[in-house]
Amino acid sequence: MDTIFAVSSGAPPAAIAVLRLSGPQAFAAAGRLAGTLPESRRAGLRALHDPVDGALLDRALVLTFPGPRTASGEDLVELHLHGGRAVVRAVEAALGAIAGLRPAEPGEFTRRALLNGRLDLSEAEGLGDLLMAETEAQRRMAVRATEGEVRRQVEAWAQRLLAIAAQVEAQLDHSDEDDVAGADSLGRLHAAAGVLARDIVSVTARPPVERLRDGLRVVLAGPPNAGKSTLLNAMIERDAAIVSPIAGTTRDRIEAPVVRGGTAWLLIDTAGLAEATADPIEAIGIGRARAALDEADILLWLGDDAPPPHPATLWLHARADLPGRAETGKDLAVSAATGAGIDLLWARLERLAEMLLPPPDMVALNQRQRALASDAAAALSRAALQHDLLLLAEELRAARRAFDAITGRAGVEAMLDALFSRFCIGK
Ligand SMILES: Nc1nc2c(c(=O)[nH]1)N(C=O)[C@@H](CNc1ccc(C(=O)N[C@@H](CCC(=O)O)C(=O)O)cc1)CN2
Ligand SMILES: Nc1nc2c(ncn2[C@@H]2O[C@H](COP(=O)(O)OP(=O)(O)OP(=O)(O)O)[C@@H](O)[C@H]2O)c(=O)[nH]1
Ligand SMILES: [Mg+2]
Repeated sequence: MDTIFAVSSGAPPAAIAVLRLSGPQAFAAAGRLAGTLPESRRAGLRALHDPVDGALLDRALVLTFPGPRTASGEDLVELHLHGGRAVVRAVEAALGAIAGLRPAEPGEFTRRALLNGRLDLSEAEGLGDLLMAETEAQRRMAVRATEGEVRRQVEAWAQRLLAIAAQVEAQLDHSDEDDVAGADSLGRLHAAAGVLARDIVSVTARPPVERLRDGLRVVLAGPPNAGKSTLLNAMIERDAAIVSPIAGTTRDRIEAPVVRGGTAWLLIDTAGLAEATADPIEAIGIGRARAALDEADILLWLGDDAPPPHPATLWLHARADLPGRAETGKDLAVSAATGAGIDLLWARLERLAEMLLPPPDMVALNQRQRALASDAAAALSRAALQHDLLLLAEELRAARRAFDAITGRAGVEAMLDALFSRFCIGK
């Protein structure tokens, strides 16, 4: 196993740069630069010298953390350097010249932590989200994942699955030659599998954490010249999109990320949905606008005709300062010209966000975890209808594999292996 090193504290220049080394040679390599190392988990000030020519590189705080109880699960050293670019570069060069040491790949410290069982995959995913978190809501959700909230939820499901599998085992023990269970006990098995499937679906039905992470996608759409781009600019209080009286001004979709009310939003302006156009570029834009409609979490519809079907639409009476257009059936009047209705629009969006974002105090899954949990629920639903015990057991096994994939854990099939080891070959 290589020993890896990298600056963990962000791009220099900075006041201090924390360079971490992880791996079997971490202590020896740090010793080559620092001489005697401080007592474990205690900071010590050391002159760092180039092992090749003895030149002084920096005077730094050095910490050593003996594995496996470290962030990476390996021997780990931290050099708290002066954060100048050349200082960091010189120390990295000195480390890179030591055989068996190399710069770390992105995420490699965490990858090793995962490998060493210091955290599971859902916690590592949470850590990734935590590093990217920009809003309070994102930080809160991510920190709970890093603390094992998703792992514990999956473990609880896996425990219940295990109990069902144990009942299958008991049934197999009692049914002598054939695999047919008693009707009562089979009914109980089916009920337990069905209840577990429904409990899983109640969690997978919640909005995915990506909505929180990437921002709620609010698409502004409608016919040409409806005032979409002007409204976008008014909502974010800057001129992100070109505005003009010419119909068909916007062609590309324009994405404007904005944080508002503690929520991350991605506002998307689109080309006006003209009935027909002779302009091939506008036609491409219209195609993109239609694609954006499919991805919208919320649709802001600026047409006078009824909006296209979408689960969350606000139908806006845009350019409300201009007289002569009917307002019937619309949700809200706004005018980018006077500013009327813009705050109200944001308030309506924030209320919709409460329904579309994962609830702040319940476990929420990301799309990868959701897909796997849905696989598990589907397998359990099939199990709940299965009368052949061996096929039922096979569905339970599939559910178990899905749970294991969520947490990234392997080789936990001991119980199921024991179960199936008694089966006839060829069954
Ligand atoms: N300087 C520095 N700050 C940092 C980190 C780091 O690696 N270095 N972290 C990097 O992610 C985070 C803290 N994560 C850590 C996770 C585990 C251990 C650790 O040594 N755990 C041992 C002992 C805990 C203890 O002292 O009681 C253990 O869990 O057994 C250290 C840091 C954030 N701040
Ligand atoms: N009076 C008034 N004029 C507006 C308002 N909003 C937009 N306009 C005008 O309406 C025209 C079209 O506005 P845009 O924002 O470019 O319309 P759009 O829907 O983005 O148009 P396309 O990109 O061509 O589809 C421009 O001349 C704007 O100045 C408004 O609230 N009040
Ligand atoms: Mg436009």
